[in-house]
Amino acid sequence: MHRLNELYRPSLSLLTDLYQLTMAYGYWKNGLAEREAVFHLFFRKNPFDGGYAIACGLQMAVEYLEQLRFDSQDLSYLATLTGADNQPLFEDAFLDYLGELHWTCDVDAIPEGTVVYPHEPLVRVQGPILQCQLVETPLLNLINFQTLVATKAARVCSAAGVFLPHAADRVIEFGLRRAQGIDGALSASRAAFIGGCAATSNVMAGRLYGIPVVGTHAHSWVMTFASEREAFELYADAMPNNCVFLVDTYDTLEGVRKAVEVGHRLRATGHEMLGIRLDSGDLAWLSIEARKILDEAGFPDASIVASNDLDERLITSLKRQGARIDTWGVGTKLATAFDQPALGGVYKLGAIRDENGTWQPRIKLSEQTIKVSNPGILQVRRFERESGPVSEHRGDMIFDEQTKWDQSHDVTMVDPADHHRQKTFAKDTPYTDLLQPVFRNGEIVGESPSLQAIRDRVRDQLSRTPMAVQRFENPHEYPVGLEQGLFHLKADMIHAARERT
Ligand SMILES: Nc1ncnc2c1ncn2[C@@H]1O[C@H](COP(=O)(O)OP(=O)(O)OP(=O)(O)O)[C@@H](O)[C@H]1O
Ligand SMILES: O=P(O)(O)OC[C@H]1O[C@H](OP(=O)(O)OP(=O)(O)O)[C@H](O)[C@@H]1O
Ligand SMILES: O=C(O)c1cccnc1
Repeated sequence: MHRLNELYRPSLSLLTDLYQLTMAYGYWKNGLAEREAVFHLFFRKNPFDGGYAIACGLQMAVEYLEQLRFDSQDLSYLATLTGADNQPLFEDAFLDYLGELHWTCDVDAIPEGTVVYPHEPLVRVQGPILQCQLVETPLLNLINFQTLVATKAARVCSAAGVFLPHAADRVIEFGLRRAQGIDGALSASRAAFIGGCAATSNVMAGRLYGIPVVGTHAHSWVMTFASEREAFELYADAMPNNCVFLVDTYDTLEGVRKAVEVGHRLRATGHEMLGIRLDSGDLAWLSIEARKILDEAGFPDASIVASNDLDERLITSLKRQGARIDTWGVGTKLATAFDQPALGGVYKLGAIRDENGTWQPRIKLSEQTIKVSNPGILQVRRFERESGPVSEHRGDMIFDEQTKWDQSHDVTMVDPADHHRQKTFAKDTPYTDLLQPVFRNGEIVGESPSLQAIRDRVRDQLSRTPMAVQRFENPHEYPVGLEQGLFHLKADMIHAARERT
């Protein structure tokens, strides 16, 4: 059973916009259902005014596509839908066709955990146009949100220094109570773990995805008892192996002293106090003072957890102020991607075969040149440069896999927003082609990576991404261009399309 289905119902096939089904019906009615097409899923702008994004959500998309079937309940529901004349929207023969339908497309995708940039196809779907079109909405639903949250998590974790060698800090995701509904929370926990968080407070996410779960206690626990001291003692008696005391219910530094007293008592029974949590007040000053109290009392290993509307900017500021926090509890701003609640990923037709079987590239025009989609069957080539122990990413070139340029020569890419900006890579520059096969004829190819492997990939990718691209303020724009031939094809197509209109 897939994890996605485990939460909901056996078939997720109705999880789409009705217009995908109206188009599917149109293709079927016109005998075009099986016409081969290629679509690309990409976004146009990095989230959070940042310089990069982290691809995320593919595994769920794979699970969704693999199970794509309309069961009898789905079909019965679709049979009830009517048009303006009160007649059924879909004729029975079409519903029979849907009942027989299963996924037969090829899918290539950039692996989860890869650093990605605007206009790069994260997912490419090739196959019968009816199927390609039907999955637009669920693919966007699954990939937009997780890519957004994984990016947010990577930013929060880099602010906390999680990706530094020998890092001691951890970020814990506390978002469930403020997340956008059940799946918003679960997807956010998964994406946050991929983006670098060490654990989640969401127990269901722990069970479904194998993410480590952690928990301290709330103010209500302290408020239940006559004194803070009694509250800590009873908690320690009940759970001697999980003692992180929330110290800010009354007077924070007094709370730390009470925690120390109970910590000594705990130690006498053979257990160690794990740490304290700060949840209000000046977190920089309080953490510095709390650290002194803990160290002087013989608890140098006790952790200082902080929470309270934290995000990457606040964490950066607290670090600059010398805060002695080592565990950052981040909820609302992470799980809701607070400062940008959606990634504007889109899914566009790149090419379609004509009656003779020849691929015809397609574009979608826009007033803004940068919004014009890229034609063809696209791949992304990431060029690298040796730089110390790792090779650094130097630039990404989007190209049409069908274009055969002379690979024994240097290759030039052109910035689609400004054709004067060009970059040439020598013919022997090392590169990786980012899109990798995921489905062939509807069958999964290769193994899906573990969540841990995806998480490791984020760390590795960020170590290869120029720091100037990763900074929060005015990040450097990472070079992404179109292979020269593709650039010219696109320019010609725009010209021809504008002539036609
Ligand atoms: N040293 C600091 N520098 C910058 N921001 C801080 C610092 N310490 C705390 N903050 C942040 O300031 C915001 C307000 O915190 P503060 O505890 O004053 O108010 P609060 O959230 O209303 O407290 P409470 O949780 O008791 O209601 C929070 O987002 C907190 O993380
Ligand atoms: O601040 P976040 O990043 O969302 O992290 C989760 C928050 O949830 C809890 O308190 P809650 O907000 O429920 O109550 P409080 O503000 O009164 O502490 C916890 O103490 C954190 O402050
Ligand atoms: O375990 C915690 O400290 C926790 C969990 C959820 C939200 N805030 C805090």
